[in-house]
Amino acid sequence: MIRTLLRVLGPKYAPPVRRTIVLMTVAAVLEGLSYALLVPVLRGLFGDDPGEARPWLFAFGGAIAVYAVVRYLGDLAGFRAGTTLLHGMYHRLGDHLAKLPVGWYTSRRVGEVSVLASQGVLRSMGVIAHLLGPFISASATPLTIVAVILVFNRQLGSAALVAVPVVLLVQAWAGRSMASTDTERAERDHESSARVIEFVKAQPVLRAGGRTAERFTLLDDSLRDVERTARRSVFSALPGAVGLSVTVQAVFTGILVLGAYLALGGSIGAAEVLTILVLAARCADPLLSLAEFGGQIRGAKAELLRLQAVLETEPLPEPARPISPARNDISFEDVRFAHGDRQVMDGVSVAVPEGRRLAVVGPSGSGKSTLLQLLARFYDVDGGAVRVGGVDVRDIGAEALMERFAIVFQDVYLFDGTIEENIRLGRPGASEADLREAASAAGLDEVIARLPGGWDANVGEGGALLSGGERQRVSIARALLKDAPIVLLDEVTSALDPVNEAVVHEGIERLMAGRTVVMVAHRMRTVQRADRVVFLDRQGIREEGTHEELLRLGGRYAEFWAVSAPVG
Ligand SMILES: Nc1ncnc2c1ncn2[C@@H]1O[C@H](COP(=O)(O)OP(=O)(O)OP(=O)(O)O)[C@@H](O)[C@H]1O
Repeated sequence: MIRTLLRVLGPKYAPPVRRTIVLMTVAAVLEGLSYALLVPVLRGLFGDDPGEARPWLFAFGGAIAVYAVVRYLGDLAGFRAGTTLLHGMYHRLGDHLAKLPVGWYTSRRVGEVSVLASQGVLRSMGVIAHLLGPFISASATPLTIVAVILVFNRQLGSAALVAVPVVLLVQAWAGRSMASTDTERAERDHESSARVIEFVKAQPVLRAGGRTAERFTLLDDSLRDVERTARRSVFSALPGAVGLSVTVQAVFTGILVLGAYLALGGSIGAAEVLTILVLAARCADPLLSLAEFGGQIRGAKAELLRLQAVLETEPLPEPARPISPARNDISFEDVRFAHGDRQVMDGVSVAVPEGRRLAVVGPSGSGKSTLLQLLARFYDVDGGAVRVGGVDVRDIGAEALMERFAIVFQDVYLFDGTIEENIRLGRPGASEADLREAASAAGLDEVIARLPGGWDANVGEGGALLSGGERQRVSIARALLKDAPIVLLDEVTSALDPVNEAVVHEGIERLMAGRTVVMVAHRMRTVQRADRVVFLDRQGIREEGTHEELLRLGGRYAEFWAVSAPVG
């Protein structure tokens, strides 16, 4: 577990973990040794002169005090190492998630990653802070006690020593029987947590579907699975837990019988027998709890492996020597791309000269959004190439590529902050004047004037406190402020009312001015602003030309507008 942890986080986290392990092991051994002092204490107390026990009592007290200090230092080191690892893991996860291709983030993954980033990270890192100490103590203290018994009485010590591998074997068997259902149980737990998030997020959809009283079947099924696996895991763990408990009790009884036999034979005093029994009893509890710790550690390890799987997901490869394109024209050359089994593009070729506008039109599912996503490298193509200024987007480098694009999507996500903070995301270092100008050009002045708090008004999570049109204006202001040479638009006005649409159109017009533009269009009015139009269907590009040319052609495009009219 620790090795996996350090492999995931890197060797620089090894020293605090090593220090914790050393301190905790020393504390556990000291605890065992301090118990050894009970032998002379009890021997003195039961002997002819109980006063002889006094110095040993002081020694016992001193040893316990030293143990307490080392244990405190060990726990503190564990807590500190746990916190450091926690930060390390959050940073590592955050950095990695920021590098993963945007296309990786399906809604299911978002649920899984949320659960992993909250419960998973805490659980796997909690091992160092909360489990390592008790685990080491439960292993090292009994071993030290066995050594102490061996020193005082070879026969009893040998009996205890023989018991060690037996207990270990039974413990391993108990652990295995619990582990058999651990993985399945953890997976079901994860799935149900992700379903709960989905259930909460899907409330509007469920209500709109009239499912207020009825429960969410997917969540119900998943919770039923959790219950089923929990029951199975209890049953599979039972023989192991009972077996371990019986073995530990049997060992204890064996030592008791042997002690009594030796005492009756006169080869050992009553004080020694009593002490050894106290010591043996002291071993029983930690040994029994070992199985429980094992389960918790296995659970944490499973979380860690899940984290490792995310961290090992390859980001899109970055070029060794990034090339910066000198121009901003765009070309798709014989592009092939599949979403899983679904071939979305097969041999798509289209070019947009610098400063020109291309509109992409087509039925739903024809791959219009995918075209934009391939351009912004949310995914890599399976064949062919997408180029900006003649350079393959794979050779430009993710950050430099994104700097070239201003993207406005239909669904706008705003962060829970002020309007100003949300616009500033476009260019964090922008001057106040540029910020105001972008906001005005996007038609935000009247929105800001209307909102209580103006510029400082909070937009709520996801921009929930703004209307769809207002959110759209913020995203246009963001794009204007970014001032990137290429603009990608995924039909931004189709869900807006006429007043909002007019304002947003005006903002979009300013955004497009003088830039290379690729826009997915659902409305005639949007298409009419393009220099060139491609009509896409599931077979690829069907028609290409200007709006008028394609209408005159009387083909699929003309047919499309005939059924879509009078929109636009
Ligand atoms: N993340 C994904 N995983 C699997 N398949 C996907 C994914 N995204 C899109 N697809 C599939 O790829 C195809 C093209 O999707 P795309 O969103 O590009 O179409 P579109 O033309 O933009 O559609 P619309 O006009 O409805 O937005 C569709 O069949 C869709 O089901």
